[in-house]
Amino acid sequence: MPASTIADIRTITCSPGRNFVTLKIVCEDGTYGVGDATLNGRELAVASYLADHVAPCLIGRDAHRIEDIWQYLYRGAYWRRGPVTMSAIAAVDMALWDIKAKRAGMPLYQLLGGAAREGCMVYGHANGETIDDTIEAARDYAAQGYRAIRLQAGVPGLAKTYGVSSDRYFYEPADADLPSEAAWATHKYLPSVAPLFAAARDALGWDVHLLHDVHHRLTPIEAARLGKDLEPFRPFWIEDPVPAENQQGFRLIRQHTTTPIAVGEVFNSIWDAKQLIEEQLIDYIRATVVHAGGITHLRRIAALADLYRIRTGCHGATDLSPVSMAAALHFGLSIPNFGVQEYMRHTEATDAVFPHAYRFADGMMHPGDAPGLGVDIDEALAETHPYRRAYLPVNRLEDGSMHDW
Ligand SMILES: O=C(O)[C@@H](O)[C@@H](O)[C@H](O)[C@H](O)CO
Ligand SMILES: [Mg+2]
Repeated sequence: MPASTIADIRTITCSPGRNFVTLKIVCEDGTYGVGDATLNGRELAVASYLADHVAPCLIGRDAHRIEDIWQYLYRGAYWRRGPVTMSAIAAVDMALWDIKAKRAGMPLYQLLGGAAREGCMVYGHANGETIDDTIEAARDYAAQGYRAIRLQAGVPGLAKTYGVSSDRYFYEPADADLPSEAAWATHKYLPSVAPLFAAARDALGWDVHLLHDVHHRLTPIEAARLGKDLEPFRPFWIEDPVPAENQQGFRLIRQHTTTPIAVGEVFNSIWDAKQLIEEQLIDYIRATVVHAGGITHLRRIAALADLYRIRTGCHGATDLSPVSMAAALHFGLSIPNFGVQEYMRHTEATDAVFPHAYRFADGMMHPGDAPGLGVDIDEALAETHPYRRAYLPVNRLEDGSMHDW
């Protein structure tokens, strides 16, 4: 039996401060690869999809046949796309690329065509209850050498809002074993953003990229209003201005504002973004290796985007494990149209479970030159952190109707 034959597939669910699902594929000769399969709030669905429906199909297959296995899992399930299916396929894909690069004795980015840049510019998350608190956090990130900083502040009149953490560096929104509920009021939020950016430009100047995550909470015309309000402050992007099921809705935003738009962290296939890209309705695509079918599929999305001068801005919150971060950096280093990589630092407990080679320096990250992805999972340590159910919050409007969080 060839050494690259898949002999064992393990799904490891652990919670070093937050839940992660990791796939480990082991070949006949003991070479193994790892893949991230974490879907925040629905982790066990992906773990079961992998253990119960994918693993039995892959034992005995050749780990080198990445594209064939991708097509086999995508077409063979009959039921296509969706975050659970595509996160499972992504984990297999990441693990197989890890194995192939290890066997080749090179870091994955070399196998993907080599480095197209010295490093991947990353952005950090400055947040605070007030504008002053947020600007103080932003100064801290600038002092650390970040060239791009996301700004998220509390909204006067709202008790809680996305992106504002009780901790300067660590943010985990999945904060309860049943969804916590928060109140949302767009008319309170909209007037609060331009003053935040005005204060940031006053404090930080113009040689730093400033970003903001709207987190799906506006209508297209409200997003157009926000984009116009922020134009004087030149944001690097506003992210997820509206829910993106209706890709056509972005035409209305585009008609009113030149503020760049980033969308896609909830996308799981090229079909979610095809119209947005082909009509140039966005400027950055945020789909990730873990939720959009792995490196194999994300390269296709990036290649389509490149035809329209659209760059990547991949999601990188703490619910994407260090395995995803490593894969994202190999991907980002190798493609021509890299834009920026989100980087939310993981806790020390998480970093201990997932030892990795990637490093931050001078506002950029590099995946390192260890063979493969350059990340591993300490299974014994992972076992000491058992899964615990945690859900993302939900938003309701002040009249009680459900809204987007
Ligand atoms: O841009 C971002 O980082 C956010 O949209 C995420 O924090 C998102 O809320 C979480 O990944 C959801 O699990
Ligand atoms: Mg986001």
